[in-house]
Amino acid sequence: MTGTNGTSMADHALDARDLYRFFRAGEEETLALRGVSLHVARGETVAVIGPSGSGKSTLLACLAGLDEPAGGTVHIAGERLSHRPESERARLRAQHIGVVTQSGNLVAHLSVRDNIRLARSAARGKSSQPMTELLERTGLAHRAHALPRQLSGGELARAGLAVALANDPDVLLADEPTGELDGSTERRILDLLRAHRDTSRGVLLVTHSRQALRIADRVISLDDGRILDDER
Ligand SMILES: Nc1ncnc2c1ncn2[C@@H]1O[C@H](COP(=O)(O)OP(=O)(O)OP(=O)(O)O)[C@@H](O)[C@H]1O
Repeated sequence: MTGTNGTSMADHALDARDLYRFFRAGEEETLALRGVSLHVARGETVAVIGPSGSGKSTLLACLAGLDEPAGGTVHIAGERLSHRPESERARLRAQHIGVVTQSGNLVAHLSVRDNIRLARSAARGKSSQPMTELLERTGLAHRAHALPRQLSGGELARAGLAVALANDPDVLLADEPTGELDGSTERRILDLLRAHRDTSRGVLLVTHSRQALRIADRVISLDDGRILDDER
C-alpha cells in the first residue's frame, strides 16, 4: 500500500489512517478522535500538542494498540495493529512498540532490572538492548536493584524509558515523558529519545514542554479530535 507522499507503509515506523474513537456514557457521546491520519517515518521525531481534552491520550492509546479505534487503521513497521484481538496487539506491542505513559509502565513489585528483563522477554526472539548498556545509558546502573517506589521522580522517568526501550522498538510512543522533571533530567531524557530516533527508529511524543518540542522534526496540533496543521 502506498501513502500520499509516495512512500509505502512499510517505510514508515508508524502509519495511522482516518482514526475515529467515540465514548458513550448514557445519552452522551464524546467524539475523541474524528478522522486522524498521521505517520512517523523511520528516523523521525513527531510531537503532538493540543489543549486538554483534544484527544492526545486517546490517540496515543490507539497508536499503541492499548485501545481500539472504532474506525481507521494503525500499522507499525508495515504490520497492521488495529482490529486484531487483544492478545495479538499485545504481541505486536511487545515486539515493535515502546510506550511511556503518564501513569507509569513499571511493575511495582519488580526491581528496575527485573522490569527491563520482563519487557525484553516479552519481545521474544527479537534482538534487544543489552541490559548493562541500557542501565548505563539511562544512568540507572547504581539503581538496578531498586523497586519503583524507592526511586526519585527523575529516576522513575528514566526507568520508565529504559523499559520502553528494552525491546529496541520500531516506534517509541511517549506521553509527556519529561512531565515535571528539572532541566538537566529533561535534557537527559531528550538525549535518549534523540539517540533512539538516530538509529532509524521513530519517536512520537505528546508534550507541552518547549525543550521537548525542539527535538521534534514535525509538530502536529490536535484540537477537538482533529489535526489542525502538520508543520515544520
Ligand atoms: N474512557 C472515557 N470515557 C468517556 N470519555 C472519555 C474517556 N476517555 C477520554 N474521554 C473524553 O475524550 C476526550 C479526549 O480525551 P483525552 O484524554 O484523549 O484528551 P487529552 O488531549 O489527552 O487531554 P489531557 O491533555 O487533559 O490529558 C475528552 O473529551 C475526554 O473527556
